[in-house]
Amino acid sequence: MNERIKKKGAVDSGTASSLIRLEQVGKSYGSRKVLSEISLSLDRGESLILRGGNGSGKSTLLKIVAGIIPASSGRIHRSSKQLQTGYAPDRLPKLRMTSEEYLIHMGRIAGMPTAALTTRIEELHELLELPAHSPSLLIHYSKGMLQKVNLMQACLLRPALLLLDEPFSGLDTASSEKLLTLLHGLRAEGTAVITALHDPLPSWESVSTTYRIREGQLILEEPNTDEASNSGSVRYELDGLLTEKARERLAVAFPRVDWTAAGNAVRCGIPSEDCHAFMRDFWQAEGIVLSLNRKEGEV
Ligand SMILES: Nc1ncnc2c1ncn2[C@@H]1O[C@H](COP(=O)(O)OP(=O)(O)OP(=O)(O)O)[C@@H](O)[C@H]1O
Repeated sequence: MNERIKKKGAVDSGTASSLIRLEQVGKSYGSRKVLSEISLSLDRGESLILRGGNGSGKSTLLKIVAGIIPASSGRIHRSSKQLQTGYAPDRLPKLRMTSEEYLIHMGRIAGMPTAALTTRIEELHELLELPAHSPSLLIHYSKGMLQKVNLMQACLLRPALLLLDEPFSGLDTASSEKLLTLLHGLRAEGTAVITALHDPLPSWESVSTTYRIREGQLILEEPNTDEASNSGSVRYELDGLLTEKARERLAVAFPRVDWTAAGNAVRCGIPSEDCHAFMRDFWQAEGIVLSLNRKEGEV
């Protein structure tokens, strides 16, 4: 196993209580080796980001973890044979069904009781701002609308393990924020999440461990390494909701953060080097992020 991987808690031999644990997993398509000796473990509520260039093997790894394709070598241990797993592939095929029909179908396959399924479908449509009872067929949906249905099917069960392949692809800014809220909520409830991502996503990175797949190996990425050298000119501006007590505690812990507060609403100017730790503590204090923006050249 790669030495850099051994240093980090989430990617090692894991523990017997891990939700899922991969040991020296490899994958070849014919004679082409795509992944080799991938070892990782994930516990409840943990989040892991997979990065890597096109064709590096991110989707392949997600499919192996989801149990959709077999590994060519190594072992996979799941905490239970019935581990509830939600998986959103990089794109949903366009089907001759409405979103409601499709989700009812998926929920029934997963064994969800009708009443719970109906409520959950309504809830997810509302959250991601799609009409729940639209008569339009999925073949007529736009890319972003289809992606929302894809995400909904993965989140139907409130899975213990959620696997998302480029989940933000095709979503507009408002929908991306809704999805982030959904992900943070699921994570807080104990769902472990693995996301394959291309674009930077500071508020999700702040609560995640990031790995890059390079030449078939999983390499740990240190947080904010790209910004370390020019962090003096990068800040994040967060608008959110936080109790006064939590704000007082965070203000002491992060003296370099600028605060503007009105009741529970806060605006925080966060130096880049504090962002990772600040966001972690903000979420732990059950703060709600309304927006988070990167600001350059504003110290
Ligand atoms: N079913 C398959 N049969 C043969 N080769 C495959 C198959 N699926 C994927 N590959 C190959 O495996 C490699 C990894 O593909 P994968 O889709 O996992 O990459 P990725 O990192 O998700 O890429 P992208 O960022 O472009 O989505 C690629 O070279 C791809 O062509």
